[in-house]
Amino acid sequence: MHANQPPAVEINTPAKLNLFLELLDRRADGFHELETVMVAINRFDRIRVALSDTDDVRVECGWLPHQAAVVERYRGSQAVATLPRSQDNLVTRALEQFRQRFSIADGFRATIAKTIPAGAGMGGASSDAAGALRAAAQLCQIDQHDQRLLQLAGELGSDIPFFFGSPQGSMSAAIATGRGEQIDPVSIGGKLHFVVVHPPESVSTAEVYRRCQVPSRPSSAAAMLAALVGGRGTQIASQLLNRLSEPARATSEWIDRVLSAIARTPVLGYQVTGSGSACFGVCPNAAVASRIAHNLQAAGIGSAFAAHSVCIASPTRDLG
Ligand SMILES: C[C@](O)(CO)[C@H](O)COP(=O)(O)OP(=O)(O)OC[C@H]1O[C@@H](n2ccc(N)nc2=O)[C@H](O)[C@@H]1O
Ligand SMILES: Nc1ncnc2c1ncn2[C@@H]1O[C@H](COP(=O)(O)OP(=O)(O)OP(=O)(O)O)[C@@H](O)[C@H]1O
Repeated sequence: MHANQPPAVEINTPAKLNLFLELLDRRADGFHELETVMVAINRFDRIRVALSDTDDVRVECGWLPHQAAVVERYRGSQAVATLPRSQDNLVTRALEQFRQRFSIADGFRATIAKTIPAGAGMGGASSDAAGALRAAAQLCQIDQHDQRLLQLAGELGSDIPFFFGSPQGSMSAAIATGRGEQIDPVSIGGKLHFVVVHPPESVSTAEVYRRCQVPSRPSSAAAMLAALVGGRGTQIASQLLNRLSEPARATSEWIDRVLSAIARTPVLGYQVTGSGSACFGVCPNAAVASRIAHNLQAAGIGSAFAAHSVCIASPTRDLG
């Protein structure tokens, strides 16, 4: 470490796609019991967390140049979620709660360079918060998989525990139950390829859940889990399901435009991710994914990119 530089840790925080999402029940606290299969993909924010000798938390958050250009292009059209100021950032809340829960006297400074579209159903804020907690734990010599840390993560947001990965080693996909905070890693038979399209309108997760309906006979994720073990794109595509699709489509007209455009491409199957507004198609390989992304990008329905499944990696100690 350089002299006078406070210790710091950096981590690439991935986005997620929901391959399967079924609603099981509406709870008395307003949340929904669900069963969802999530996969981490190679679209990353980068977060750097440093200890500070002041007793507060400050977070800077900005788009990396490529995503800044996308946001700028659509500014003033519909609401593309603006990035929150320090005090409203989920990372600020996560680090403040971490200090309280673990009685940490030092403060934290965090910088987030974002590429994951906000309000897209890709878990950007959750992944940033998980990255912040994991980085803070490493800085304070607390085990990444300490139950108190995972408990805090689940309290802060339903999607956050997924982005901790597995204590048993590399994890790229998991089945999440409860309100999404109970995670069981699942095996996948090979790298999965996708095309992802994010329209120029963000969607509020709370609003989509307000409009959703719990089916009287929920579908099971078992067939999706079996398809993932097999690793064949066609089988995985045939098991896609998202019970939040309908309320998401009712919330943003852009979603139907995006789904229609993806339907005209040779994807194996497609759907909305999470509460939207981003949608994805399952592709047979990387070359097809990038050709379809190129064509969809030209269609004027938002930002399209190719992606593949990735393992959720450990934080790395920064030496400078
Ligand atoms: C749509 C998904 O992204 C799918 O992975 C998640 O279920 C949403 O997870 P999240 O963004 O971490 O959501 P939270 O921050 O916990 O909750 C946001 C809002 O979504 C609703 N919500 C969320 C999760 C859940 N199982 N049931 C709910 O009804 C609640 O109204 C809540 O106020
Ligand atoms: N670090 C952050 N990055 C992005 N958005 C943040 C962050 N912290 C708080 N927010 C707020 O959270 C809202 C939604 O964030 P996010 O991008 O995670 O949505 P999402 O992808 O729909 O999430 P999910 O799939 O978990 O429901 C945004 O409107 C934004 O104002």
